[in-house]
Amino acid sequence: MKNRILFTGGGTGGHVYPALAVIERMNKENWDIAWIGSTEGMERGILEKTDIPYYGIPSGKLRRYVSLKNFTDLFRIAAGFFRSFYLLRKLKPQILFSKGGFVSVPPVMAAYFLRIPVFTHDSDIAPGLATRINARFAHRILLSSEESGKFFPLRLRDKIIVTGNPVRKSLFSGDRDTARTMTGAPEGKPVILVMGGSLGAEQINRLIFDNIDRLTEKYFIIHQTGEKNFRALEKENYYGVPFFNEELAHIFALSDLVVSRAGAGALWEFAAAGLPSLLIPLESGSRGEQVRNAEVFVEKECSLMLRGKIDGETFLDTIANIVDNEKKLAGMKAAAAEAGKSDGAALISRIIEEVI
Ligand SMILES: CC(=O)N[C@H]1[C@@H](OP(=O)(O)OP(=O)(O)OC[C@H]2O[C@@H](n3ccc(=O)[nH]c3=O)[C@H](O)[C@@H]2O)O[C@H](CO)[C@@H](O)[C@@H]1O
Repeated sequence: MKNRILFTGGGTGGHVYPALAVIERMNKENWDIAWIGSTEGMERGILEKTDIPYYGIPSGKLRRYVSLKNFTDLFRIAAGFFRSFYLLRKLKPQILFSKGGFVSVPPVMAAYFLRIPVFTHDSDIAPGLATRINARFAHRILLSSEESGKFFPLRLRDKIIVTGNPVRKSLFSGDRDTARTMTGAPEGKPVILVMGGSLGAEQINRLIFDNIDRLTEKYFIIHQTGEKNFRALEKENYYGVPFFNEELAHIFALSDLVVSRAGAGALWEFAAAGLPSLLIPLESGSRGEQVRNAEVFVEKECSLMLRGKIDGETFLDTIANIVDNEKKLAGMKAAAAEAGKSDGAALISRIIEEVI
C-alpha cells in the first residue's frame, strides 16, 4: 500500500516552489501526494497547473501591527484549523510537510494534535514567523543554512537538520537557442535577466523603465515584472513578461547576469544555475529577511547588493562593472556554482523516506 504525504504552504512562490522540488524527487510508486493551501492564495494557481490534488482551507495572516483584520483573521485561522483537522482525519497522511507561510500554521497544529509527524522547512536565513511557530509542533526542522539555527530557542535546536534549499531539477534542462527564439535576443549582446520575485518588484521595475534606453543600448533585457505592474513595452533589445512558467529554465540558460530581489528560493536557484546576481533586497514593509539572504550570497562572492534609494547612474555602473569585466563575471559564475552545488531536494526526500 502507498504511503501518503500532505504538503502545505503558500502566500508567495517562495513557499511553494522548493516543496515542488522535493515532490519532483519523491518516488510516486510509494507515495500519494496532496497539498493543503489557502482557498484564494497564489499557491492554488501554481498547484492547479500540476497533477497534485489541492485542498483549500480558509487562511488568515498573523500581523505584527494592530489592525481590524487581525480580528476577522482570527476566525479564519480557527476555521482553517478545523478544516485541516477534518482533512487530515479523512486523508490519514503518514507525514505533513510544511514549506511555511501563514496558511501552513493551522494544518501543522492539527497534525500535531493527531500525532502526525510534521517536517517544516524554511529557506530564509532569518526564518519566517509561521515557521518559528510551526517549529514547536514539528518532528524535524529543516533549514537551508547553518546560520538559521540561532533563530530557534535552544530547546528546539536538536530537531534541526541543515538540508540546503530544494531547487527544481527542471530549471536546469534549459536550452539557449529556445530562449533566443522565444525572446528574440541576438547573439553578441550580454543578456540580463531582471526578476522581481514571485510577485514582481515595483522598485526594480522603475529602475528598468527609467533607464531603458541606456540599458538596451548595451544589453538585451529580459524582464519579469509581476502580474500587477506588467506594461506591454515594445522595444528593441527588451522582452517583458508578468511571470515565467517552465520557460524560466531556457531563460536561465541564456542569461549572463540576474538583477533580482533577494527572496531565498530565487537566490538558491541562481546559485544552482551558476548565475551571478545583482541583488536589490526588499526592505520597507518586510522583516529584513531579504537583506540577510543577500548578505550571505555576497559573502559567497556570487552576488553584489545595492540598498536603499538607488539612482540610475549607480545602477548602470554596477551592472557595467560586472558584465564588462570578463574576469569578474567568470569569478562570480564559479562562486555561484560552488554555492549552489548541494542537492537539498534529494537529501530532504531521503529524510522523509527514512521516517516510514
Ligand atoms: C515579498 C515577500 O514576502 N517575499 C518573500 C517570498 O519571496 P518570493 O515568493 O518572491 O520567493 P523566492 O524568491 O524565494 O521564490 C520565488 C520563486 O518563484 C519562482 N518564479 C519567480 C518569478 C517567475 O516569473 N517565475 C517563477 O517561477 C522562482 O523561480 C522561485 O522559485 O518568499 C521568500 C522565501 O521565503 C522570502 O525570502 C521573500 O522575502
